[in-house]
Amino acid sequence: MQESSRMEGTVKPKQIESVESILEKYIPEDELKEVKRILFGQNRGTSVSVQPVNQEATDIANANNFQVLFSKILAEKEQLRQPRIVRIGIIQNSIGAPTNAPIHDQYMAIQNKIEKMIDAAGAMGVNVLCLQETWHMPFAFCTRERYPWVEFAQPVTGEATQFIQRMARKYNMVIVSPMLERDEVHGSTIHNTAVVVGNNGNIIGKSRKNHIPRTGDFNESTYYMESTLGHPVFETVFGKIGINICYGRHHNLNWLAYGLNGSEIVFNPSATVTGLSEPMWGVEARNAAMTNNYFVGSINRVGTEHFPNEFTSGDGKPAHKDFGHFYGSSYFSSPDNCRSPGLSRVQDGLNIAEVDLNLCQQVKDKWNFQMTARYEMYAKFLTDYIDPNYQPQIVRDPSIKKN
Ligand SMILES: NC(=O)NCCC(=O)O
Repeated sequence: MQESSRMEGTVKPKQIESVESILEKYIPEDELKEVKRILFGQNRGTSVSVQPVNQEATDIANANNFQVLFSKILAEKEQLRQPRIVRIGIIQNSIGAPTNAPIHDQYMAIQNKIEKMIDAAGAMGVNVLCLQETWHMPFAFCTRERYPWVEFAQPVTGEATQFIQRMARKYNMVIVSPMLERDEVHGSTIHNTAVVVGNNGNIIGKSRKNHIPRTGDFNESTYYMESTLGHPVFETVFGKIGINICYGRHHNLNWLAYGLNGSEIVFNPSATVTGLSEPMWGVEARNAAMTNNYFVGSINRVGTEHFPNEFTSGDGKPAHKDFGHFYGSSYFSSPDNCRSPGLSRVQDGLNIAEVDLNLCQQVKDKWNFQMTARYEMYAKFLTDYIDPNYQPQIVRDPSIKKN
């Protein structure tokens, strides 16, 4: 019988560590190889496996209780181009202090743990790193309360970015910092933003969340509006980067636009919970990586966040004080349709993939999706469709009786 714990009258299943750990525990080795090939794909004929993590990063991780994974996804050698090897890192973290602690204490508790994780990334020679969605705060938007949560918002040049700039300089690392932004120039409005900090500690620019969820406890439209910044792709010394923030991963045209603007790596910093999206988590980003021929780093926060006041989901069910479990499982998808091992569902972690960016073009040349895409046909379709008088193109079987 499954182990479970009884909480407030409901039986909650024990959280499993990861799908991979269950497969590895129960499937015999020879069959496991085939299962992994089919489920996770292969890079140049072999499954993407975990590589050794160096001593320095291991020591930092052990001392601070987080996981580090490292894997490699490489490309074929070309005659005219040198390999473009880049180490990409993604970080998932739980909050560091209770949600009723003073705001700045909560912020510092998270910053302190992130600092150690970036130190480990630095020790592993990570070139490009992305943190989770609004990494510097609990994901309090479920409450629909304004205060104290909006006090976590900071200008792009605020304390969180200054910390990231210091770390970027220290490790010669490009760091993407998804944060709750207060735009002081435009009426002190709040935005769900990702700031891109260059390897010299310079702010290259910012991107904002294009699609705001209106589902379950994700009531973020109370706090901020959809981005009007388009689909910027940031050209850095370590490749071209786009950021598709969380719920944007359910929108194929969003992924497409980051691809058409030339992304080689798209990060999907997220906050999502078990009951809502877990079966989709391993599918959507991989599909985007395959069809748009870029690498995707999918990042989800981890743990359960409890809030002081009860809130409802507007579905007739009892009010509650937490969202449910943020299941972590951050991983990389590759343009050649394989994926990396994922981080734990229950622990903070740093996932690193060493990739050859040449793979993006090599897969484009193999599959020719860009050549066969028929963009003009779909541009016309969408133009027609958004006309209020649009008639859907349905050919009805005349033998179907009315009613
Ligand atoms: N943060 C956010 O957009 N969450 C929405 C939930 C989901 O898309 O799985």
